[in-house]
Amino acid sequence: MDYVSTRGEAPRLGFTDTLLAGLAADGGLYVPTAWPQLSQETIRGFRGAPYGEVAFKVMAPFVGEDIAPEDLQRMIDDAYATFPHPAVAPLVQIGANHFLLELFHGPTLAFKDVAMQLIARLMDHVLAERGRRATIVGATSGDTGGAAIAAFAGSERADIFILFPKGRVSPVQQRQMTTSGASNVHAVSVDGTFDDCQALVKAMFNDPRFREDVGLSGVNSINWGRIMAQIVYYFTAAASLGSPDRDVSFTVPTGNFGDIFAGFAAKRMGLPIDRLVVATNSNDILERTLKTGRYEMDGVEATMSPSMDIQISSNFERLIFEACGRDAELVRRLMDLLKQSGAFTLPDAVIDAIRHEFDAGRTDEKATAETIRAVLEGQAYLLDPHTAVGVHVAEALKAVPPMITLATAHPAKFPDAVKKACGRSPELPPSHDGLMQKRETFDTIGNDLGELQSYIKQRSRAGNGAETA
Ligand SMILES: Cc1ncc(COP(=O)(O)O)c(C=O)c1O
Ligand SMILES: N[C@@H](CCOP(=O)(O)O)C(=O)O
Repeated sequence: MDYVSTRGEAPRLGFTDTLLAGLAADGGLYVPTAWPQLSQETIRGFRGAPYGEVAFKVMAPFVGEDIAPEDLQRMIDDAYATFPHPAVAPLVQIGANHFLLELFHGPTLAFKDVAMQLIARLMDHVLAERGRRATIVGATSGDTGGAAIAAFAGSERADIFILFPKGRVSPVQQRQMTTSGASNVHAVSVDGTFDDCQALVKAMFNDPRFREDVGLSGVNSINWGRIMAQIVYYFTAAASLGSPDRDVSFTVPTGNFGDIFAGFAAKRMGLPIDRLVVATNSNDILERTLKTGRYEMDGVEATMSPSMDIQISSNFERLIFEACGRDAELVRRLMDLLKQSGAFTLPDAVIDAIRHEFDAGRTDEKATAETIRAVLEGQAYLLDPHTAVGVHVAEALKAVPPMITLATAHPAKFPDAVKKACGRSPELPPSHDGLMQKRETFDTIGNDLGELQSYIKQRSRAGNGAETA
C-alpha cells in the first residue's frame, strides 16, 4: 500500500516510510492511495473474535508487504497485552439504544494508548531493521503526551520530546508525562496553548534541515499509523452490535479530528455506519464549520475537557481531501488561507458531501457537568468530561439508533472536574499507585521555535538519522 499527501507535492511513500515521516514534506497529511475493502462476510466474522485478530485483519492491508505478517501479529499481541481488560475496548450499555465504547483500559487511561502501544512497537521494529535512531516530537493537550511517553519510555531507538501547554493539562495528565524517569523522555511545558504546541511541531517538520539533522518523527494523529490503529475499534464495536446486518452510528468527542476520521476510514472500508457525529465542547470550531461551511478561528478557552481545547483540527484536512474528490490543489489553497487569515470557506459541494455523512453538536460547561451528574444518577456510571461531551451531544441529536459514543478517557484523569460536577471523586486504578507522590522532571520554554530546536538538538541522540548498528 502506498500513501499520498493531502497537498499533493510530497513523494508517494510505502507504509514504513509513511510511519517514520509523520507529516508529509509539503506540510500535508498522508492518506492511503485507496481504501482497502473488507467483505460483509469478513466483518460478520469479527463478532466475538479476539481484538488482536480483528486488528490484524483490519491493519494488514495498510501495512502491505512492508512488515512480515508474523511480526505484525506479534506486535499487535504485545501491544494489547498491556490492556488488562480482556476485550481491550469493551462496550457498555447506558441507554435503551445507547452504548459506550470504553477506550480507556490502557496504561494511561485514555484512547491514545490503543494506537500508541502499537506505534511504538512498529517504529522500534522499523528503526532496528534500518539500524537508525529517531527523534520523536509530539504536541499534547493532555492525553497523547502521557500515552506516547508510556509507550516509548526506555526505547533504545528513539528520544521523545513532548510539548504540553503550561497550566492547561490536569495534574494526573501532567504527572503521567513528567514522572517516567526514563532518560530518552523529555517533557516540555510550553508557555502557550495546545495549538501553539502543535504549530511548533508542524514548523519543525516543515524545516527540512532540522528534520534531517535530528531524524524527526511524529506520533500525533498527523501520523497515519495512529489513524490506522484507531480504525480497528469501530469494527469490533459495530460487529458486536450486529454489523454488517445492522447499521450503527458513532458519536465522537472531537478535537484534532483523528478519532472520528478513523471512523470515516472504517466506513470507507465497508463498515455500514449510518451517522458520524462530531461532539465538541465550547471550543466549537468544527460544529460551526459543519453548520456554516466556514472554518474560522476565534480563540481557545480552557474547559473541563482540556484535551479537546483545540482550534486547529489537523485531521480535518484529511476529510476535506476526501470530500473534494482528492483535489490536492484545493486543499493547499484552503490551508494557505487558514495560515494567512485564520479562516477558509468550503465550496458548497465539499460541505454538502461532509454533511451527507457527518452531524455535529456542542456542549457548554454546564451541560457537560449536568450530563456527568445525570448519568451517574440514572445509570450509576461515572463519565469523564470528554465522554460526557459525547453523551450529551448523542442524546440531544436523537439519531437513528443504535448509537455508540466513544468513551475516550477514564474519569480519574480529571478528578476535580468530575467531583465538582457530581460530588463523586473517581479513584485512579492500582496501576497508578504513587503517581501523585513521584518527583516530576520537565523543562519550561517559551513559545519560540528557535529555542525549542536548539533544546532538542542538544538532547537528541539521533544526529542526522544516525546509524546505530
Ligand atoms: C480524552 C480525549 N477525548 C477526545 C479527544 C479528541 O480526539 P481527537 O483529537 O482525535 O479528535 C482527545 C484528544 O485528542 C482526548 O484526549
Ligand atoms: N487531545 C490530544 C491532542 C493531540 O491529538 P492527537 O490525537 O493528534 O495526538 C491530546 O490529548 O494530546
